[in-house]
Amino acid sequence: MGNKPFNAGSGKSFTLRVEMLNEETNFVVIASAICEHGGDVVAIDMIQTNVEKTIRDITVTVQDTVQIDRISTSIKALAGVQLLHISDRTFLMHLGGKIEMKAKHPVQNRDDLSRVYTPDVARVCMAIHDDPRKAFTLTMKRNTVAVVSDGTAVLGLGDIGPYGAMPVMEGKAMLFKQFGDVDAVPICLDTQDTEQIIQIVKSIAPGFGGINLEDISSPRCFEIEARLKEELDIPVFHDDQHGTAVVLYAGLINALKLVKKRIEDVKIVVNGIGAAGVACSNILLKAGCKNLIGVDIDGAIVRTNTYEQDSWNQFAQRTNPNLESGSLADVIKGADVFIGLSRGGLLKREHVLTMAERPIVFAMANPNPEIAPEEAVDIVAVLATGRSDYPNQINNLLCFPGIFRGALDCRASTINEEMKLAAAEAIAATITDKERNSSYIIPSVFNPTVVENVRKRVIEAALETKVARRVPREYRD
Ligand SMILES: NC(=O)c1ccc[n+]([C@@H]2O[C@H](COP(=O)([O-])OP(=O)(O)OC[C@H]3O[C@@H](n4cnc5c(N)ncnc54)[C@H](O)[C@@H]3O)[C@@H](O)[C@H]2O)c1
Ligand SMILES: O=C(O)C[C@H](O)C(=O)O
Ligand SMILES: [Mg+2]
Repeated sequence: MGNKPFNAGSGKSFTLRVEMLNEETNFVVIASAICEHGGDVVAIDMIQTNVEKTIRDITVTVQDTVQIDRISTSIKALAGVQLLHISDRTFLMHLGGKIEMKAKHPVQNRDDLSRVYTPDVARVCMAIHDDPRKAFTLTMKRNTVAVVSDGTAVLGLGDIGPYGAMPVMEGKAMLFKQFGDVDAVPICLDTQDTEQIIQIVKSIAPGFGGINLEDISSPRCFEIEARLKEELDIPVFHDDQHGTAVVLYAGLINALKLVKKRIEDVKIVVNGIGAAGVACSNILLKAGCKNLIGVDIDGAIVRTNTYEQDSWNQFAQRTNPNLESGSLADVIKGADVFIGLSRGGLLKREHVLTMAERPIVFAMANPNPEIAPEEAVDIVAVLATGRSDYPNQINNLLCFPGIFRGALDCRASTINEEMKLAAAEAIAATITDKERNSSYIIPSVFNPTVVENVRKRVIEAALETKVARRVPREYRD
């Protein structure tokens, strides 16, 4: 990436409704006040005008919300100008929620009513009762996934509870639909009890073709997923673990090609051995990494210690062959790859300076990465974050729509390791040798071929491993 300018974040967008007395002031005065405090005017809409006054909506982007406070104070102080209100466009997009349910057929008369509802619906109910597999053809189960969270590990914000988690789960449902044409229902549970969560998900499963667990903190997420996988006959996929692992591995395949290093030879430090950290480490070990060191809140995880969290004891057995101990600052020395799945701001520029030559930094904590790209871009070979407003977005969005699309299309009973590896390879292969560069190691989520490539590879892997319960038409002889 060298010294090339790094594309800064896209900023936050606000719309200011401003009334101006035409005789006393003009638009240039307002535009200057905005620019002076670092705002960019991106749109101007005339709302109302007459000889006396003009009302305009001025849409402004800023990098930091402090700037909008300064802009508003400065506009309020101008003679002949009134700031009528400010709307935050992100909040506007959330008004009343982001998704809704839609009927597939209108119900216009008694005849329609008797078919979609009682009495005729009873025949459909009995057909399913006689053969439960028909739930896949005669109900929304075929195309519907539950996005289930308890709000305990929402992005990198931590335990913000089920109400706070809802905008993320609605967002996931929105993206499932847009990218994979999967109908997804956000379900936020007001309990953190492992057993209760398992029982609730089992109880709602009849209506769903898959369960996407989201933002459930570790170590509870491991047991919840393992038990549900065992006890349900539909795919159960903890997105923060496996979706992240799939996309991370895809990105690393391409980043390592760029720096001409092999996964077998590199030292990888993973910061944050929670849900995502464990799963990402597992996929990298499976892919051949021999020297992977995990770091969590008390420093490097090493098998000479015993941990309260059993997931860390198991992790320690598979990692850190040279028994390196100490803090992140200690073990990052000489590392070729840093993977952050912890919290914002934990990686410092001084740490990166001690890494091996041509280091790769994947700072994937959301919404704030372990290191701000601006702080490290000039000293790394490849830098990626989980965010959509920087290049190289390593985000599970590249995986979950396609992997579930494939799983639903072949009615898979589970999403197994082979299907995950196939998904990772499909994502990595979307970028050709010619296209690959330090700002392009992973395709955009808007790349129209990604979901289809992932879907196909996932179906093929499901058919090969015999977990598909339906052969999609395109695969029938
Ligand atoms: N980019 C992506 O696609 C993606 C996907 C999943 C998770 N994430 C991000 O990864 C982070 C972790 O998510 P998760 O679901 O695994 O949560 P989690 O709660 O299961 O794990 C977080 C881990 O970070 C550890 N941690 C906290 N402070 C630390 C510190 N100072 N040093 C080292 N470790 C520390 C915690 O102890 C915990 O083990 C979040 O920021 C989340 O947004 C990103
Ligand atoms: O939600 C995201 O953007 C990615 C991921 O699932 C996370 O928890 O951070
Ligand atoms: Mg998540």
